[in-house]
Amino acid sequence: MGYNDKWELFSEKYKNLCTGHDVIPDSLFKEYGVNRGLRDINGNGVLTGLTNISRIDSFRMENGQKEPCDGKLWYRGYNVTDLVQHIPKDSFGFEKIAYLLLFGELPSAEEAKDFSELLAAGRELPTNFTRDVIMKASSKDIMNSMTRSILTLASYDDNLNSTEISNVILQCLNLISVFPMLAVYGYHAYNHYDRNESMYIHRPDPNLSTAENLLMMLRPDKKYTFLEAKVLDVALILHMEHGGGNNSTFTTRVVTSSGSDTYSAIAAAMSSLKGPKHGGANIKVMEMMDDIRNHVRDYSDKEEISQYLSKILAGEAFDNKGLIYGMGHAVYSLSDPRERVFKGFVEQLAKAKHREEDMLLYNNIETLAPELIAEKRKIYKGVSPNVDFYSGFVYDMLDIPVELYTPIFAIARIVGWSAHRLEEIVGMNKIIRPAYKSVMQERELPCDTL
Ligand SMILES: CC(=O)SCCNC(=O)CCNC(=O)[C@H](O)C(C)(C)COP(=O)(O)OP(=O)(O)OC[C@H]1O[C@@H](n2cnc3c(N)ncnc32)[C@H](O)[C@@H]1OP(=O)(O)O
Ligand SMILES: O=C([O-])CC(=O)C(=O)O
Repeated sequence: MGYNDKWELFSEKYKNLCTGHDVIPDSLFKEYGVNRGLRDINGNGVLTGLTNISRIDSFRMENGQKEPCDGKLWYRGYNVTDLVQHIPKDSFGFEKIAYLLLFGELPSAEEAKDFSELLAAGRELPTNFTRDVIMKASSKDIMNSMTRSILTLASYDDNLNSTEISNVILQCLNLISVFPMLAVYGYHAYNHYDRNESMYIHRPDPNLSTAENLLMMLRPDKKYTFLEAKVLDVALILHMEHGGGNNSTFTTRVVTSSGSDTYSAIAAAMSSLKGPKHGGANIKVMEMMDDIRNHVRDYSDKEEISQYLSKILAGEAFDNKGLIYGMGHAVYSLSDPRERVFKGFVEQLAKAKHREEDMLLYNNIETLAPELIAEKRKIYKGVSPNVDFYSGFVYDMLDIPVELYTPIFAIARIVGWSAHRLEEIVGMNKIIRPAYKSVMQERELPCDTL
């Protein structure tokens, strides 16, 4: 028997021992009033902090009762839908909204110019970093490749462990600047070494916005249209921030509260974001849509689509997990405002790229899936498409490879993580340390067994 077979046999055998000891009956959660996933029976998160950075509305009070309502998202007091609509049609907003989230105020024209120039100047990696770090042990998993790069960048920082606010601002701005390079170059390395394709490394252009640089560095001919960059800019703005409780931001706050450094906090957040129930959902949506296309013949046949979605929900199709990806949210009830804003741009892009057939399929799933999920699951607050239902479709229309979908989320969300790291350091000064009720039984130590 080979070494690998032995490992497999061992893990198979011990799987049962693990599950035997690690399953805790539902009744004990009830008995001790423990909220699984830090959420109550209605899905509301346990209150664990206060924040000034953003707010999510998903319910409103009506005659003393909490009623589900259309979702609203606020960045530093401004409605995100308004922010997106007020960005001049001929320019980009990511940099200005990053300034708003980090420092709490919208920048003046001069501050916005200075800030964009600062980010542009920061788009530089240490000498030979691309060759010595990014290209070594390339991976299809660009989130992992980026995380490795982030942790390696720490070795180049003489002030690594200082949590002095000005130092943390510097570290965060530097990471925000280089994230697009870590992602795109990580993809090029994978594309070359693992897929045998040509490799090209384009340097960022200081005169371009984050969204434009991303597309320019990704494409062999460096070309993109204004509409493509504009839609990507909107996608970035919509993914930048989502309160303190989302899994990756909470991770940032937990790691920050222990006094750890910026690179470690951001690397931990990356590890959280890639999960398929969080930022990794955008990849899952695309894989699921490909699977649906392979099994549904007529995209206008609601009955046929419904039947296949029911199979996915029953765990009998796609990845057998029983989830329709891109649907549902821990906080939103009737709608996710980001999905609504995004949809307008998606429709424009689908027309420009002649993808109306696909748009029809998305539209039908968007209506059918919430009804089916509500029928099959215990949903207390309603279920609706989330921001990532359309993001993969948009990135596909922009010819962005699927491996970069979650990294694009990270390129945006690092701004929110940074704002929360700063808020945690400035205002909290207390290590986050919740309690676990132990249900372990004490045992007599048998003689002569150790
Ligand atoms: C940027 C983002 O992170 S947005 C979220 C991206 N994630 C996805 O799209 C993955 C698919 N969606 C999901 O897995 C979930 O909706 C989550 C993880 C986002 C939220 O989950 P929860 O907070 O548990 O949602 P909620 O309390 O409304 O769920 C109630 C029940 O409906 C189920 N449910 C919720 N969404 C879905 C879905 N899309 N497909 C199938 N079942 C679902 C839940 O699993 C839960 O069932 P359970 O009690 O048997 O476990
Ligand atoms: O808030 C959440 O739990 C998930 C989410 O939508 C986000 O992080 O953008």
